[in-house]
Amino acid sequence: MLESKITHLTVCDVRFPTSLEQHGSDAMHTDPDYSVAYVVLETDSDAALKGYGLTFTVGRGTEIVVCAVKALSTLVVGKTLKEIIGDFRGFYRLLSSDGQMRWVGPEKGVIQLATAAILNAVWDLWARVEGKPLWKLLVDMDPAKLISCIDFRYITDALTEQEALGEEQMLKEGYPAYTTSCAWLGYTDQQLTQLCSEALAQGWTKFKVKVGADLQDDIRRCSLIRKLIGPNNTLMIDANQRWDVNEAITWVTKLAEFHPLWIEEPTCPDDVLGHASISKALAPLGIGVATGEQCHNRVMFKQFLQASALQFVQIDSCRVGSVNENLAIILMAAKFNVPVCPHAGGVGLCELVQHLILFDYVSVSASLNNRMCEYVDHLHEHFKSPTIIRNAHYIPPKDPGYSCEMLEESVQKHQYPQGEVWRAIEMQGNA
Ligand SMILES: C[C@H](O)[C@@H](O)[C@@H](O)[C@H](O)C(=O)O
Ligand SMILES: [Mg+2]
Repeated sequence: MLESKITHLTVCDVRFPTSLEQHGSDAMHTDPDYSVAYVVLETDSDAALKGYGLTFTVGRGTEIVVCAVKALSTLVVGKTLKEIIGDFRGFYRLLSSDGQMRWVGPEKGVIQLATAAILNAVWDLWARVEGKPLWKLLVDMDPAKLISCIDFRYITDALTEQEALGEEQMLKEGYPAYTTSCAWLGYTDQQLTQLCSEALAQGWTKFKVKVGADLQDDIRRCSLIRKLIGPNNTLMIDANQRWDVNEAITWVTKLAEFHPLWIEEPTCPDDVLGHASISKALAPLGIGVATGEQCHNRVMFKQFLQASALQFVQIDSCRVGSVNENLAIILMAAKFNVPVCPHAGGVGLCELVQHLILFDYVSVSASLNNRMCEYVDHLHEHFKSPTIIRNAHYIPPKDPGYSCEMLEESVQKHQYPQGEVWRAIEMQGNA
């Protein structure tokens, strides 16, 4: 089936009206409608083999990502899977460095999100052909083959191909998770209390709270949640880029009494040296800096690591160039001895990133020290193989592929603007 040729690429604009109930709200994204650009690769295989991929976006931005996927599709259609994986690094470069398309990146923003959606579908297709879940495909892969998927351009001063090969290791199961679903910024104290109590009863021990809009609110919310979870459970805070550098230091210092493990995205995600200053100032308080959900590419991660600007690497399955680029980031994090704690949630991000974090544990870090993967309990019901969480742990997926496939009915209903969910919302608006 490796000979199968990719005959069509379709991409849909799929949106969920999550902003109606403030799910996903934070200090900068006050009305997020969780959305995906959803890619399906069709092949000429007898078995009607397809690859499914996506990238996470928020509402109106999806339209632009869909256009970018269409613009890149000519580079994919007509290729066989064998050709692609025979030189995956070359194929990655073809997409990320196309002479005309790279101008609107390069390797960042909308074009990188589109690249991620397409490559996620290719990885899904490959894993399905092998009859394995993606994480298993990765951990079983010959290290040399794995390394041949990574584009080392711009990062050889931090990690070379030779070093990467030496960092392969071994196996385990059930990956610790933390929850963000209890404390979105737009939730009331009552909601927060109820959700947090329910989560504790389900066995959750690590909780993330949105902060950054109003200091008094943050103090009240953090104090409330710390009281609910007690002194021994873990608390993280997330400001979604709200502050300037000095403001971040002052603000977080005022929240230090609640003992957060990390402050996430304290300032502009591009400001490497700013994050380094924040890291330095907060280290004596025992608070680390976490970032990555809006980090453009491996080069940015390299600089964050080189500058000791983060203490937790938050890879994202849909922001950078898919598995290929995330392999580079995971290996660099290992070299710099910084734990990877992925960003997830959104639409499908938990489904996808669980494969990468299992790979990190089995084959790279072999450690759970200060390591955990985000879990957000929204929208899993739209996936064919949703994540399985047991006692606050991700249970390794078994179905072949990259867990990207959505239910056809969900895609139909939520297509924007013609799906029935959006037509109903429009009618209510007009009434
Ligand atoms: C708009 C989104 O919900 C973000 O707030 C979310 O990705 C968040 O930063 C997170 O860490 O989960
Ligand atoms: Mg975040």
